[in-house]
Order: sequence, then structure tokens, then C-alpha cells
Amino acid sequence: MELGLVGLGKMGGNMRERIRRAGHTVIGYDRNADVADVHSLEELVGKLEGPRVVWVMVPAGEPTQSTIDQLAELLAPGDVVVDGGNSRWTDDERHAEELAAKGIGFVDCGVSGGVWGLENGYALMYGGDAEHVAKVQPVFDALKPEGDFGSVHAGKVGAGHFAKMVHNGIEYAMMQAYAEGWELLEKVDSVTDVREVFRSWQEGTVIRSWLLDLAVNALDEDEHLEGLRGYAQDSGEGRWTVEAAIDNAVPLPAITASLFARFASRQEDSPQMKMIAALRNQFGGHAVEKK
Ligand SMILES: NC(=O)c1ccc[n+]([C@@H]2O[C@H](COP(=O)([O-])OP(=O)(O)OC[C@H]3O[C@@H](n4cnc5c(N)ncnc54)[C@H](O)[C@@H]3O)[C@@H](O)[C@H]2O)c1
Ligand SMILES: O=C(O)[C@H](O)[C@@H](O)[C@H](O)[C@H](O)COP(=O)(O)O
Repeated sequence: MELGLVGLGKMGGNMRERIRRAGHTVIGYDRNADVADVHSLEELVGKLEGPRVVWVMVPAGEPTQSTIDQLAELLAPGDVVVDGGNSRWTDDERHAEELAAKGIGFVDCGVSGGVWGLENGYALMYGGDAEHVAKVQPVFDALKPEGDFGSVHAGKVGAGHFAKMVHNGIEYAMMQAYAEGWELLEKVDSVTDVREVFRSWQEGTVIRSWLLDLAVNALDEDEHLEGLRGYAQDSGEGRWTVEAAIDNAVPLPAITASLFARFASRQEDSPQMKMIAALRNQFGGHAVEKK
């Protein structure tokens, strides 16, 4: 089949390659002309035969919104737009309604696998009407990992991004657990080779996983991570997971703590711990450290 792909960065560039390897035609547009096959969204849409499928793989928020707004004007009834970025699931219903007003279908798709997806395949979680999903199915089949698992029609519009959001919340907590265990092992004198402990855990243990394999890769590159600052950004999924937990009164202590650990990582000093120090000093005369 033919696919229009908007956004050819770390994800979209490799996805174009994987879909082409499966024998499909992909026409890619990116605002960075160096990587694009066409110069504009208009040209992209003009080159596709109907009914068209256009996959959007740009950053969530404004870039995704403005791309979908333009596609709503350019596409025709019967066409389908897929949002494969890490969009907030609450955006999906709005996008579906905007496109449905023009007779255009919408599928939201959470994609996992990062820069390894070209070779390993991309895990896909999608939401939308069956008739729209069916038009995208050959592309899903090209992108997904080999084997029985790795893709799911999770439910109606929004379900794909909701499933991907929860996946990322779990990702935060798993990474935090490995990181905390690593720090504790590094702290004690009795354990003399932490990297080898991590490596040994890759087989046979209860906690073996791809994230653990990646931790070993990172330690092979820099055994004590001395070249890195302890600073971690977040792109929204963890926050939305915690917000959804509050909306549904579901306790998520591990995921919430791992999100807050990232916030703490961005502080040079901790204002709240200054207050703790000040209060201990006030009530107990306990020593404080001055700047
Ligand atoms: N990197 C990952 O591991 C990963 C995994 C799953 C999902 N995602 C999601 O996939 C999307 C893309 O991520 P990425 O890592 O490829 O980002 P990236 O920054 O590497 O690439 C984004 C690309 O989109 C292009 N772009 C931005 N705005 C555009 C616009 N309005 N029109 C056309 N092109 C535009 C940029 O030029 C860039 O090439 C994001 O929503 C991200 O959250 C990323
Ligand atoms: O499943 C994946 O492939 C990753 O989760 C992917 O989606 C990406 O690397 C995250 O967007 C990072 O999210 P944070 O920036 O919030 O850590």
C-alpha cells in the first residue's frame, strides 16, 4: 500500500525504512528538507492515491495539532489520519471529531521501541473504529515486531494513547527501581563489581528485562556513569498517567514517586529540604549546613 508519513526524525525516519523494507510505498514529509521526499504537506497529499492514509509522527502538542488541522483541509472523505506520536489521549477525541466532520477517519497509535525499532519492530497500541484500523492494517503489520505479540487494537479512539501512556508510566517506575538498586550497590564497599552484578541478572532472574539489558549497555559505555549529570527530563506521559490516576482514584505510588524523582533531579538544591533543615533547627537545635 501507499503511506504518507509526516515527521522523519528519530522515529519516523526509521519507520519509513522499515515500512519500505516490507514492500510498501512511503512518501515522507518533514519540515527539515534534508530528510523529506516532498516539500510540503500539499505535495505529499497530492502524490498519494485515494483512499489515503497519512501517519503523523511529530512531537505531541502544537506540531501534531497544526499538522492535523492542515490535513483536515487537504484530505478527502474516506481518507484516514494516524497519530503515532506520544500525544495526550484526551487530544484524540478532539482530533477524531475534527476529522470526522470532513468524513476523514482517525486512529491513535502509541508506538514503543525507540531507535531500536527499525530492526526489532515497533510495539503498537491503537484505538479507533474497526473500518479505519483496517485501512492502516498493512502498515501496522509492517511495523510490528515478528511473532504473536507486539500490537493490539486496544479499543475506541484514545485507547491507543491511553495504553501507551500507562506503558510509559510503568517504564518510569521500572527505570527508577533499577536506578535505585544500582545506586545502593555502588554505595557499599562489599560489592566490588556492580556492573557484573547487573550483567549476571540478565539471565535467570526475576528482574531480567530489556531495560536491564540497556542498563548493562550504559554501564559498558561508562562503568560508573561518571560522564553524566543526574538530570532527567520528561515529555509528559508520566504526568498524564498520574493525572489519570487521580481522576480515577487509583493509587500509583511507585509511578508517582518516579515522576517526582525526575523533578528533583532538575534542582541544584532542594528548597523543601532547606525548610526541613530549618524546622529541625528551630525545634531541636539540630545542626544545619550553611551556604
Ligand atoms: N524517540 C522515541 O523513543 C519515541 C518513541 C515513541 C514515540 N515517540 C514519539 O514520536 C514522535 C516523534 O518522536 P521523535 O523521537 O522521532 O522526535 P524527533 O524530534 O527526532 O523528530 C521529530 C521530527 O518531526 C519534524 N517536525 C516537527 N514539527 C513538524 C511539522 N509541523 N511538520 C513536519 N515535520 C515536523 C522535525 O523536523 C523532526 O524531524 C513524538 O511524538 C514522540 O513523543 C518517540
Ligand atoms: O516506549 C518507548 O519507546 C518510549 O517510552 C518512548 O515513547 C520515549 O522514549 C518516551 O517518550 C520517553 O519519555 P519521557 O521523555 O517522558 O521519559
